[in-house]
Amino acid sequence: MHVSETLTPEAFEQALREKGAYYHIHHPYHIAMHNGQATKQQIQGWVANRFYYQINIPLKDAAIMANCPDPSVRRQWVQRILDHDGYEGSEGGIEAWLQLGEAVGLTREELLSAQHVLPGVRFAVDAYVNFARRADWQEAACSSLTELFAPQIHQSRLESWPQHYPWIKEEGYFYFRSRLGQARRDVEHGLSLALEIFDTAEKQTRMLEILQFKLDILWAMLDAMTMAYSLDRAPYHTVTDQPVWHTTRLV
Ligand SMILES: O=C(O)c1cc(C(=O)O)c2c(n1)C(=O)C(=O)c1cc(C(=O)O)[nH]c1-2
Repeated sequence: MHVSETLTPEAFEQALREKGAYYHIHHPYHIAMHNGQATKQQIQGWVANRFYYQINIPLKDAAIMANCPDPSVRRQWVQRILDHDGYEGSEGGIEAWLQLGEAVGLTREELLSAQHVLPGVRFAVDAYVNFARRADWQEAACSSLTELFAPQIHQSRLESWPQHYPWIKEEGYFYFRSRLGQARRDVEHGLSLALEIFDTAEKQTRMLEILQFKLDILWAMLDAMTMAYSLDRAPYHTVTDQPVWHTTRLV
């Protein structure tokens, strides 16, 4: 989307919110999970692959902080790392996601080893971390704004999954529940930064493009999962049914 004249903060916020039309809540893989049409293998594949996103979020946030010279921003931003990594008295989102893994029948080792992480998912997530390392901190910070749309997606899982997938253990839902409040708080901070920083048509155009880049990452992750778990076309399927792809971080 090209912004030809500088938008008021209200109109710019509206333009950012309209990007919700491309959120991964509309991806067929996500719709199938929501409607109860996903197999156990598809749910497990999603949980195992999304774990790679979860463990990279704190690296991404640390990269933003490393590039940000403003202590007042860092003081607020550091909470995101603590939310995922945990701290004394709070286990954090990564641990909660490992519990989600166990609730859907995956061992902690399976998640931690990254053995199920598909190359396409890995490349998409790595692109997010690498963008945060290289971009201006303001641009990287605001790329988290897909979280504008996240409370709705977490809420929809809490409403639909227990009905459709009674085999998922209740402890698995803690992560989604905890993100409802955390994502709202992150968005409040991210949005106030975005409305302050992107104050020309050119900057606003670029910010909308960055938000689309982030939406593309989330969409591409589900495309990779669709190939592997819905269409039975995992990488190298014409050659072998073994998961021969690389499973360690190289970039
Ligand atoms: O489950 C989801 O659909 C979903 C989406 C997103 C997102 O929109 O990037 C995040 C999360 N969850 C999430 O749990 C999370 O901690 C998170 C952090 C960020 C970010 O960009 O900093 N996005 C998201």
